Amino acid sequence: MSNMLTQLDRVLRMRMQEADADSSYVASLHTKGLNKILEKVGEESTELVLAAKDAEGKGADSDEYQAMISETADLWFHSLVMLNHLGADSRAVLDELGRRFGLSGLEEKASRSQD
Ligand SMILES: N=c1c2ncn([C@@H]3O[C@H](COP(=O)(O)OP(=O)(O)OP(=O)(O)O)[C@@H](O)[C@H]3O)c2ncn1[C@@H]1O[C@H](COP(=O)(O)O)[C@@H](O)[C@H]1O
Repeated sequence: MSNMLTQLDRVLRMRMQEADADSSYVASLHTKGLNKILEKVGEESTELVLAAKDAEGKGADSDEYQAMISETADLWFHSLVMLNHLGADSRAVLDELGRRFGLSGLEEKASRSQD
């Protein structure tokens, strides 16, 4: 998975730096600016929530399950464009998940409340 994200990072960075908004969707988002990118992230988040509700209790071979996967991909993709726009990429997020790996969310929360 991280290999696909790394490849996508590379393509998205090239589109941001070199592509024309008329021929590249990614370049068109950067040209429109952060507010447009955030609008897409918000839109895709809402679509994912609705798709996930529809997918509840349905099998992996259902249309609803596939729609949930597709909406998740849309959200990940637009989140990567947002990260790129702000000078970050998937590596930073994967590093953060790696840092958290094995640390219980409940233990982490308890350690914060003792501060
Ligand atoms: N993974 C994606 C990807 N996922 C979704 N999308 C596009 O995201 C757009 C917005 O999705 P929506 O569901 O909101 O579609 P819409 O109804 O047309 O929405 P509006 O933008 O018109 O509001 C669609 O045009 C999708 O095709 C993507 N566009 C590009 N990529 C990747 O980015 C690379 C570079 O793309 P270009 O910059 O277009 O060359 C591609 O090779 C892909 O690897």
